[in-house]
Amino acid sequence: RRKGEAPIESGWIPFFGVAIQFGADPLKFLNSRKKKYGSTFTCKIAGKYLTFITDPFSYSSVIRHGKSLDFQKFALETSRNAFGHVDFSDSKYGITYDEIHHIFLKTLQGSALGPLTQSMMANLHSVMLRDKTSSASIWTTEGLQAFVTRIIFEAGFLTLFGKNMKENTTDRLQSQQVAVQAALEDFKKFDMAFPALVAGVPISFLQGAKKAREALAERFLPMKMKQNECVSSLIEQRIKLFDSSPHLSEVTKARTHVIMLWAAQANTLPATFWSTYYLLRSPEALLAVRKEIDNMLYLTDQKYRDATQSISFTKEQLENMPTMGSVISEALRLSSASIMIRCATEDFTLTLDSGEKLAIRKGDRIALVPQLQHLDPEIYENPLEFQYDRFLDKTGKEKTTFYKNGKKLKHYLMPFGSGTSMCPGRFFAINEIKQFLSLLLCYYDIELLDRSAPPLPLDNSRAGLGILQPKHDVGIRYKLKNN
Ligand code: HEM
Repeated sequence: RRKGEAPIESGWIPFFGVAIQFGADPLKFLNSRKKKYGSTFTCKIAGKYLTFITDPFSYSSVIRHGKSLDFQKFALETSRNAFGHVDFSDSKYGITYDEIHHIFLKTLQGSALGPLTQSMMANLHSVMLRDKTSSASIWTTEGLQAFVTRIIFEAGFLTLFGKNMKENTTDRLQSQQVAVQAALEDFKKFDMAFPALVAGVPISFLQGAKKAREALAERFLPMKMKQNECVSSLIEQRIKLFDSSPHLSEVTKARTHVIMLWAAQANTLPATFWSTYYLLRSPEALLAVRKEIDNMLYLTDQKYRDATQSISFTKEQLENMPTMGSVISEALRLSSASIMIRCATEDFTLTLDSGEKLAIRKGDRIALVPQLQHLDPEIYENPLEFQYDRFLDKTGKEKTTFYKNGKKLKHYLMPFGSGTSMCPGRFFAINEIKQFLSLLLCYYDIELLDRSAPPLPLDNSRAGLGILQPKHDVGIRYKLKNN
């Protein structure tokens, strides 16, 4: 530790440092170090020195230093190890990160979001109502996580990568369902190994995950993708960009689609699960959300009585549903555990909100842990409690004013990160969850088997990587409404 640098804890195990204590319960570890050292401290974790900035008022200062604090280096290293792609930053490929990023913004936001949302709505309809004749009025019992995962994965998969329309309708729908559910099994195997891959374990040590990743890539080989129709503009434009590079093999191109599949699904699946779970547990939330959906149906002159009446909401209508938005924000607040890591590209001084100067060395890693704010009782009263209207103001609109020590916070909810690397799919993700909840409540009777059971615990094994999964699934029963 040099003059001006944060206090350092290196632990007593060579290389690993404090990785074991940190991994056992990251939040408990960080809160205890905050008490010991103050709001800024450095820990050695698995061979790397991470400086944690825990005062949310200092986040803006980190985000403002975009030039000296790079997120791409760490993200690219992680991504290469996990997805096995080439180093796109190598000039021989002729592809820049800016080009890739520009496609995200152009195809996932603004006017592109309308058609993407409509496509998701159509796919959700076809997946959720597929069994409408066979299972109408019969109660089915299943795990909620299994139910949400298979529906969102299939609808999201078809929305991004399109479908092969060559076969006749019945055969096509059936083989498509089988193929996508098989892809889901591979996705789950690969995703389970993700924490180890991010920690730097080579994929050759994780043979099951490697096989699953290659099986996913196999489905996305260019000759197979060419047969698909209704491919999203995001994937179409990425194909065009990667095709423009003369040095990329077919397999590498296919692997770029695995990256997008993972980015689009890995957080959306548990986020949709938690939103649905908390909604089903809370009678007040359910009542308020049903009222909001009924009101939107009335305003848009749509009626529904059963699964034979097709309902649909546009992007603008979904954006005008703040109660559902609040349920989703609250579910994200309780389940998000992402850590934002930035790598210093030069020596510089970071001025914290308190005025304190912090010396940063080239190569240092800075970490922001939004979960510390999400569960801070000074910001959110009874932070472990689900309150469906926490993100609604007195007029029923989205609430955006939160305080700590009487001072207004800019960064009070960050499940999608912040700054230039902020999730470009966030608007689409929120819409997907709203669409799912709307269709679920319109078309299904659904309930938790045991609503009075204590809240599900979080599985911390993915801490740092985004939305946590539940430790185990929870039983539901559901049936399609038939009158
Ligand atoms: C609730 C669901 C989602 C959550 C919580 C989430 C969260 C995140 C987070 C935390 C990051 C990293 C931000 C950072 O480092 O500052 C990220 C990046 C990203 N997300 Fe999402 N995401 C979700 C859904 C989606 C969806 C549906 C898509 C696309 C269809 C998507 C596409 C991406 C992409 C492409 C990146 C990388 C951006 C870049 O490197 O420039 N995400 N997401």
